Amino acid sequence: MIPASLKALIDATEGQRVVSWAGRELWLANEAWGQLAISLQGAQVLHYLPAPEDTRAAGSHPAPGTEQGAPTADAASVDSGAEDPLVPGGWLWVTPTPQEAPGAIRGGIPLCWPWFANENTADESPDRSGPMHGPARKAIWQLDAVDEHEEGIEVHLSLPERLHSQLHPRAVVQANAQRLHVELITEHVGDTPIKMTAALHSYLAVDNVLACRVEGLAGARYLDKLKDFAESEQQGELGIRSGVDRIYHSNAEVVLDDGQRRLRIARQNSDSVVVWNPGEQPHPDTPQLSARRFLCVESANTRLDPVWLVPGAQHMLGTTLSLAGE
Ligand SMILES: O=P(O)(O)OC[C@H]1O[C@H](O)[C@H](O)[C@@H](O)[C@@H]1O
Repeated sequence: MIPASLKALIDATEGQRVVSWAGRELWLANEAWGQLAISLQGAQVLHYLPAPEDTRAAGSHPAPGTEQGAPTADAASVDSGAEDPLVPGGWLWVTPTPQEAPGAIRGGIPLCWPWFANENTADESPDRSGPMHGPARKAIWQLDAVDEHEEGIEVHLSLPERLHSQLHPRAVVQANAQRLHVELITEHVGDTPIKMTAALHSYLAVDNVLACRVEGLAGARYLDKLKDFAESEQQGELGIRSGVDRIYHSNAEVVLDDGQRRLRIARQNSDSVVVWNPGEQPHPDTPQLSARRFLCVESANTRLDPVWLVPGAQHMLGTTLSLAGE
């Protein structure tokens, strides 16, 4: 589910190009393997849609407005209140009403760095009052390289600006007709050990969040942020029936089933899975109905599994999305 204006830009792309959308520069690809959109603000993947097999074989680009393998929801019914309605398309969700730049874009896969939420042990400000989820999601990243392979693409991004005196991030995005893989790599270039947290805050598009099931977390311990971080154990599989904000202590692969699609979410070097949807309290940049169309399932390092980085070391936090059963 992405805004119609963004979908139109991607569908009208042949090959790769840079465009302007919602006051940000986006790098777009529309190729035989599928579609990918990355905002240079935040190095944030906003869209991924693998091409269906018939168009893949022909090496063709989808015609503008053509739907590829997305849920069958009726576009007109999705968010009739918004001027820029959400339309089905792709595995990720993006708000139809993003904040003005340089506000963070709600949607896609924001990079929370070098801390998750307000777990800001790596914040260098005297009172550790840095922004929620760290400064990287608002910063302008640069595109360092786009490597094309026969079966897909690999995009490398880095931060020209120093956001931390000792830690330096870069991002790698790989996409092909089967999967989307994102890596957030942190290099320690200083001389004192630092404790950091981070997240790949994936907003996954779903048909109706209140009918979703997340498989793979049965028996896992979790902190419930809606109950002042009370600790519990997940009984059976997780069904979403209202707003949710939990940090699960688990390294298991999970499957998000929304009744239309079963998405496998694998994580690398992450022992925290954050599951979040605002329920009846959506944010000002998210119309109520639109908020029903995503569930965040985040590959994270949180207070449950913070990363201690020593000088010279590097840490890679990753996530891989693919269809379960393929
Ligand atoms: O509104 P944001 O700063 O993007 O944060 C959105 C959400 O991110 C995470 O999932 C946290 O667990 C939530 O507590 C938070 O509300």
